[in-house]
Amino acid sequence: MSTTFKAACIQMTTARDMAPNIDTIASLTRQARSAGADLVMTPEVSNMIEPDRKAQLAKVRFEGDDPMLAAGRDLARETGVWLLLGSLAVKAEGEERLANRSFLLSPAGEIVARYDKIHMFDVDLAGGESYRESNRFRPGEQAVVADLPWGRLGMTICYDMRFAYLYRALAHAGATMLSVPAAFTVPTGRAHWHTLLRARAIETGCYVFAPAQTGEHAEGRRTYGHSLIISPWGEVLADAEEAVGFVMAEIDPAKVVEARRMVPALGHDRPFALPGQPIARAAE
Ligand SMILES: O=C(O)CNC(=O)[C@H](CS)NC(=O)CCC(=O)C(=O)O
Repeated sequence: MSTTFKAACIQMTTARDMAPNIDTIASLTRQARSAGADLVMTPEVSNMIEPDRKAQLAKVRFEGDDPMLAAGRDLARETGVWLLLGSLAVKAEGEERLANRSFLLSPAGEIVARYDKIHMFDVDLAGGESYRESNRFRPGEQAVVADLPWGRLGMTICYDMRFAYLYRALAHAGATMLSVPAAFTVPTGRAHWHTLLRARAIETGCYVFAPAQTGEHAEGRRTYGHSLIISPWGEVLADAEEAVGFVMAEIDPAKVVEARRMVPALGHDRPFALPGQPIARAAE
């Protein structure tokens, strides 16, 4: 009854200037489409990873002027593919800080959904790596689901994956697939990446698509790679390891129904009280 389709995750090493990054997504999207992909997804901040704040502010555009968004719309139309630009760093109206924004593009090249990353990576890692994402980016406040021909996509970005209740809320809002484009650090990737993403798939009974940045970027910043496609039962269907390229898997919406029938936990939310507090309803 349900139709299967092919989803591809592009894995890339985004450079500080946009032009080579556009070439990379164009070439890999065409390759993935030729290999049969119906939905192609790119990592977080596909358009630029620019460590220098001033340099980044000089390069970023409002979305209407962003060259990668324009190229992505042409590419979706040219190849007839659904294209998720996992995120672009873009200027935000009426704000000094940027938006870390995911765009879902239809095969007609239309922008059908946008999502601004909600959770900001403000973290000091043991190895001396330090990030203050909220200095540059304004956090979003709106959760987003978007309808694809094969089901409903819950759109998230990277560090969001650590906030399980967001994913549960998206699943309760009808999501059957979750996108988690990322630019993960190497130490946190080694320790947490596969486990967290498999957990999000298992607890929601959703497919998880996680296209990732990989390798060494400007000024020695390194990202973990391992773009993943995970089934609603928690099986890793594809892992891109560390190479630039893409991975692809066949997606069967019936597997969502099957996983949720085996373990119907998504329908078993219960209200509860914390000590000394009134009873609260976590989800409907
Ligand atoms: O900086 C940019 O240009 C765009 N933003 C990112 O790359 C963000 C913030 S630094 N990276 C993450 O959220 C990694 C999360 C992570 O690694 C974890 O949760 O362990």
